Amino acid sequence: MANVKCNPDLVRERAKCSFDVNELIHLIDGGENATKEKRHFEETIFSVKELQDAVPEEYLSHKDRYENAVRKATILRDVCREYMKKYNYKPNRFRVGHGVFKDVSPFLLHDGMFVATIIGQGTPEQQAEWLPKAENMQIIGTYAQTELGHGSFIRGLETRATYDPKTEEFILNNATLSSFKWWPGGLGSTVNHCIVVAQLFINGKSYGIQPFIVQIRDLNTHKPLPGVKVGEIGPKMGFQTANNGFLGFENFRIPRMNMLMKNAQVLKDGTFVKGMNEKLTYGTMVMVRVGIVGDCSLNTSLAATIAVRYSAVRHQSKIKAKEPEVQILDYVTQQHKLFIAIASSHVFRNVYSWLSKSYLNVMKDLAQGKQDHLPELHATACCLKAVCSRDAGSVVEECRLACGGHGYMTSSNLPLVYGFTIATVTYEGEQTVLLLQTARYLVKAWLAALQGKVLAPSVSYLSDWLKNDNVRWQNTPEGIVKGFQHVAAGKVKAAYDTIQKYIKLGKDYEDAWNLASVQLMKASEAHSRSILCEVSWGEVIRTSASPNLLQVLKQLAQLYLVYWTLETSGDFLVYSNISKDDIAILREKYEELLAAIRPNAVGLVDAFDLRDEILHSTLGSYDGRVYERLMEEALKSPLNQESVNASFHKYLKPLMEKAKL
Ligand SMILES: CCCCC/C=C\C/C=C\C/C=C\CCC(=O)SCCNC(=O)CCNC(=O)[C@H](O)C(C)(C)COP(=O)(O)OP(=O)(O)OC[C@H]1O[C@@H](n2cnc3c(N)ncnc32)[C@H](O)[C@@H]1OP(=O)(O)O
Ligand SMILES: Cc1cc2nc3c(=O)[nH]c(=O)nc-3n(C[C@H](O)[C@H](O)[C@H](O)COP(=O)(O)OP(=O)(O)OC[C@H]3O[C@@H](n4cnc5c(N)ncnc54)[C@H](O)[C@@H]3O)c2cc1C
Repeated sequence: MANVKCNPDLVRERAKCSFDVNELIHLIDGGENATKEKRHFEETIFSVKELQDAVPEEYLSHKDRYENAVRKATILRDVCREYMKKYNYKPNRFRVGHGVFKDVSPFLLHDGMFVATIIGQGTPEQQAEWLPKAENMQIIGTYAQTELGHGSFIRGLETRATYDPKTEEFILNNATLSSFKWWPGGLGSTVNHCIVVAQLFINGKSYGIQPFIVQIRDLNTHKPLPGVKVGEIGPKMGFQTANNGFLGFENFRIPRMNMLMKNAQVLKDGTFVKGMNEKLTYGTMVMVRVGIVGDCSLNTSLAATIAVRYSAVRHQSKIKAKEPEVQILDYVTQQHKLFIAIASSHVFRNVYSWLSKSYLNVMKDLAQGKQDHLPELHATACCLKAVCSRDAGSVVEECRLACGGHGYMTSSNLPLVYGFTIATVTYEGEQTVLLLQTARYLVKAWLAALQGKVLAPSVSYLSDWLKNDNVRWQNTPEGIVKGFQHVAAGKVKAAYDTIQKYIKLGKDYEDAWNLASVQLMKASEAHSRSILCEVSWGEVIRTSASPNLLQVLKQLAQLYLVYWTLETSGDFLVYSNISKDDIAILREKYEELLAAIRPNAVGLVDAFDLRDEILHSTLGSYDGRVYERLMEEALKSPLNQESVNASFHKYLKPLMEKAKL
C-alpha cells in the first residue's frame, strides 16, 4: 500500500504518527507471522477476478443480487478449500466476507451455526455422519429456531416433533401460522438441511425444545421435499444477501437418530433420557454471542477507518477566520465522535479475547461433567453481547453521521456497515431480553453476597461493595474501574430493593420483577460496562509493546474509561463518591486525550489493516481519493449510461406539454 499515490493530507497524517503502525498491526493479528499469513490469504482472495463485481451490487435486482452472492460464495469456498490444503492455514472467512459480499454470505449460517450445532449438540456418531458432509459442503445447512410467533421466548416455540415408536421416527408439524420458522439465514433458497429446534412430544407429553437435523430439499433437484413448505422472507433493512427464509412441515418424518442427542436422548421405545443440564441445548447461542463481541470489534473498525480517513481529507469551514479551511478532523467535536470508535474497537477485541478464553474453559469443564461456571459464562456472554452490539451500532451510525452528506451515499459503504452491525443487536438474543438474563444472575449474586457467600470472579465486586460502599474517588484508570463497579453494585442493590418493595406491597415475584425491570436492565448494562472497563484496562497494562505504542494504547483505553464516565456521570454522582470537581477534572482529561490521539488518528485506523477491497468505500480508501471515487462510482449508475432516459418521452414531456395547454 505504501507506493500508492495518496492524498497529501493523508501523507502528512501518516508522517506524524508517533508509533510503528506495523507493530500495532502485528499486535492485533497476534504476531508478525499471523499478519503475513493474513495478508497472503487476503491477497489471494482479492486477486480472484470472479469475486470482483463489475457493477455495484446495489444496482442489481433482489434476485440477481442473491444469485450473485451464491455464485461468489461457491467460488470463495473453492478458493478457501484449495488455500487451506496448500498452506495448512485456517482463514478468517468473516473478514474477507465483508469484502467479497459487501453484505453477508448466504452461507453465514452454515458456517456460523449449522456446523457448530452438529459439533456442540451431536453425539460422536452423529458428528461422524454429518460433520464431514457439512464441512465439505456436500450438504448445506442453517439454524432454524425462530418462528413467526416466537423468537426470544424459545420455550414457547410451536414446531412439534412427535415421536412415533412404531417406526422410530419423529413427525414434524407446524399446525399454526405462528409456528412457521421465520428468519433463518440461507433458508430462503440456499440450504438443503436445517437444524430445526422443535418441541419434543412423546406419548402426548412435552419434553421441551430439542434440536433436530432435517433434510428439507432434494440434493439433486433442490425441490422442497414433500411435506416441506419453504421460501424467502423478502427484503430487509440489511442482510439482503443472507437469504433469510420461512419453513413449515406437514407430517414430515425423520429418523430417530436425527435428534441431536449429545445432551438429552430419546431411546427406541420412546424413553426420554434427560441431559446433564437442559440449558446445554442452548449452547450454540452462547458460542455465537461470544463471537458477536469479536464481530463488533471488526464492524467498528470498518466504520472508524472510513470516517477517520475521510475526516483527514475533507476540509470544511475555518477555526480561525484568517486561516485556510481546516481538515474536519481538527474539530474537537469530530474527534469526540470518532476516537471513541477507535477505542471501542480495541476494547471489544480485548474483551472478546478474554471472553473466548472463559468460553473454552467452560467447554473443557463441561466435557468433564463440571458445570459450575456455566451460569457465569451465560450471564457474561448475554450482557456483553447486548452492550457491545448496541455500542457498535451507535458508534457506526455516529461515524456515518460524521461524514455528513457523503456518509449517506451507499458508495461510502457506511449504510451497509450500519445495516449488518445493527442486526447484531437483535439476532442471537434481543438486547433487553439478554440484559434481563444477566439481571437474573446479578440478583442471585446479590442475595448470595448478602448471605456472605463467596461470589464468582465477575461479580465479586458486589461483596466488596457490600463491605465498604464508601470508597474515596480516585481520578486514575484503576479508580475509574472501581467507580464503574460501584455504579453497577449500587444499581443491582437498588433494583433488588425495588423488587423487595413491590413484594412487600403484595405483588408476587414475577410482577415485582417486571415492575423493576427497567432498573434491572440498567443494572445489567452497568455490570457489562464495568467488565468492559476492567478487562480492557487490565489487558492494556499487561500488553508488551514498545513504549511509543504502549502510550497510545493506554491513551485509547483511558479515553474509553473517561468517555463512559462522563456519558454516565449522573450515575456516578448517585452511586459513587465522585464530586463535581472530579467530573471537571475528567472533562479536562478527556480533552487532553483527544488532543493526544489526534496526531495518531490515521495511523491508528491504518493499523486495523483493512484493505480497500474489504472497506468498499469511496470515503475510506487508503489513498484518500475521495471526490474522484465518489464521481467514478456515480458514473456507474445505470441512469448515467444514457444521455436521455426513456421516462422523459413517456412521462415528463407529456406532463410539460399538458401544462402548456
Ligand atoms: C463463531 C464466530 C461467530 C461470529 C459472529 C458472526 C456471525 C454469527 C453467525 C451467525 C449469526 C447470524 C444470525 C443469527 C441467528 C439467530 O438469531 S439464531 C436464534 C437466536 N435466538 C435467541 O438467541 C433466542 C433468545 N432467547 C433465549 O436464549 C432464551 O429463550 C432465554 C431468553 C435465555 C430464556 O430461556 P428460558 O428457557 O425461558 O430460560 P429462563 O429465562 O426460564 O431461565 C432458566 C435458567 O436457564 C438459564 N439459561 C438460559 N439460557 C442459558 C444458556 N444458554 N446457558 C446456560 N444457562 C442458561 C438462565 O440463566 C436461568 O437460570 P436460573 O438459575 O434459573 O436463573
Ligand atoms: C438479521 C437477522 C438474522 C436472523 N437470523 C436468524 C437465524 O438464522 N435463525 C434463527 O432461528 N433466527 C434468526 N433471527 C431471529 C432472531 O434471533 C430473533 O429475531 C431475536 O432472537 C429476537 O426475537 P423476536 O424477533 O421474537 O423479538 P421479540 O421477542 O418479539 O422482541 C420484541 C420486543 O419485545 C421485547 N421482549 C420480548 N420478550 C421480553 C421479555 N421477556 N422481557 C422484556 N422484554 C421482552 C423485546 O425487548 C423487544 O423490545 C434473525 C434475526 C435477524 C434480525
